[in-house]
Amino acid sequence: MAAEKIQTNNGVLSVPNEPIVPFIEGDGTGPDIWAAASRVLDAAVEKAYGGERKIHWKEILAGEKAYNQTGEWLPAETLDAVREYLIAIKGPLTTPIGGGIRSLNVALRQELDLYTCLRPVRYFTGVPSPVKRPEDTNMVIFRENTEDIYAGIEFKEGSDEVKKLVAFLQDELGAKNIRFPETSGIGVKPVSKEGTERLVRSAIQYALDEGRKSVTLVHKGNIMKFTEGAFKSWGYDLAEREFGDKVFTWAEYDKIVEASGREAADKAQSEAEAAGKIVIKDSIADIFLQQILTRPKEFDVVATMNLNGDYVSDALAAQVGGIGIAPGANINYDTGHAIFEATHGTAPKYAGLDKVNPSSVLLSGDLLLRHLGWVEAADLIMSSMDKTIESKVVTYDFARLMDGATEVSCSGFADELIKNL
Ligand SMILES: NC(=O)C1=CN([C@@H]2O[C@H](COP(=O)(O)OP(=O)(O)OC[C@H]3O[C@@H](n4cnc5c(N)ncnc54)[C@H](OP(=O)(O)O)[C@@H]3O)[C@@H](O)[C@H]2O)C=CC1
Ligand SMILES: O=C(O)CCC(=O)C(=O)O
Ligand SMILES: [Mg+2]
Repeated sequence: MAAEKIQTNNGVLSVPNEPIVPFIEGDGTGPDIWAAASRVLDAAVEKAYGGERKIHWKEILAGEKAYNQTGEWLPAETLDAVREYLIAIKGPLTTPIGGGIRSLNVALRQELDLYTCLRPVRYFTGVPSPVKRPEDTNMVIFRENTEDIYAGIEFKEGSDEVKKLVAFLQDELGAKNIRFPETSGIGVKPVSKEGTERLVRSAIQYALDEGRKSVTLVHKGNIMKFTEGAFKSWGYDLAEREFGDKVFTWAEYDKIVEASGREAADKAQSEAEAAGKIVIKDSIADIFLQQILTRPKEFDVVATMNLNGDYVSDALAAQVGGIGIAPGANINYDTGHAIFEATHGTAPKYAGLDKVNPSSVLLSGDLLLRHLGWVEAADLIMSSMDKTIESKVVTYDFARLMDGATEVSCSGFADELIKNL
């Protein structure tokens, strides 16, 4: 059978038995983790389908490898390939701090309009964790992926752009009470109704499809009223308008409190929950970061803006054993385009040492397989992860926190996973 493209028909993926899936190897530890993870993915597909199905990996370039080979960090052919083949997977790409190129990871999300960054956070039994009951953390982050201060609209201290912006803010927009020393750099934070609605819609739809109990809108809307505050209001409005009979929102709860008191509102929420409705609630970002540690069971699907989502992703990953085991996917649910990638970065100090944990990129591959509907292969990976971790054969990140563990290399961990498939 020949390798074929994945296509989409009226929003439904059409996946051949031998799909072509582009991959970006990534910088730093990228080559190590991709080599290990792709071997496990191939072995799981082979075992699940006995040779009937097979992924044809097609390398596309980005980052240092692209620059060395083509003189460009993100060649147009790479973007075209993802447009053409729909689904891709990538390793991490380096972004220099304080200067140099802007993030290629962010550029990929923006260029392909991959507006949802989906990051599931779940615990594998036996993984060392800094919290007492890591199994209580089971959340899925929906991070808006194209807007916010993270989009990169920034102007450097001392530049003409900053001088013009400050003059505009002071003279035309009345921003008189704020310090603007000459040394100010300025960033701009766009958050739109459309951007919020498509992200929140995807989070609620996911919660419905996956039988989740709640969606929490995480924001700092008390301080940033027209960006983060608007995110909250637009999110509630969308939930009530598009999912009215399937959800119960805290905005509705507040209205019932006003009309009939708290007892009536509590009763309405209990009845909605008993009827299987999804509760749409919100939390201010600072207290949210405390409560995911102290009351993790109260949170399920989490929808938030780009920067909050970035911070929350790494914080939640720590609760279930760290960034070595944190997968993700960047998805446009309207066009069907998706790039799967780990939450972590290039971990440069470990580059080329065959040392780090390949699980984040492997579990991103697990998400990819589920996205294709290849659930049997994905389930094999999950059971092998459980078995391997239970046997305490792990990479350095877990071994340093586990009593009686056998530390193996990145590739050694892949060997062990393949053995346990
Ligand atoms: N999507 C992407 O491509 C991303 C790219 N980046 C980029 O990566 C670069 C480095 O960023 P940095 O802030 O250091 O964050 P990293 O996530 O790369 O690494 C931070 C630390 O996390 C741990 N870690 C990372 N990956 C693994 C793994 N696979 N297994 C086990 N532990 C792991 C290591 O901890 P320890 O030291 O404790 O062993 C490592 O030192 C930057 O250029 C950044 O911009 C960052 C995030 C995402
Ligand atoms: O693009 C980068 O370098 C960092 C991205 C990041 O931290 C993330 O998406 O979680
Ligand atoms: Mg991050």
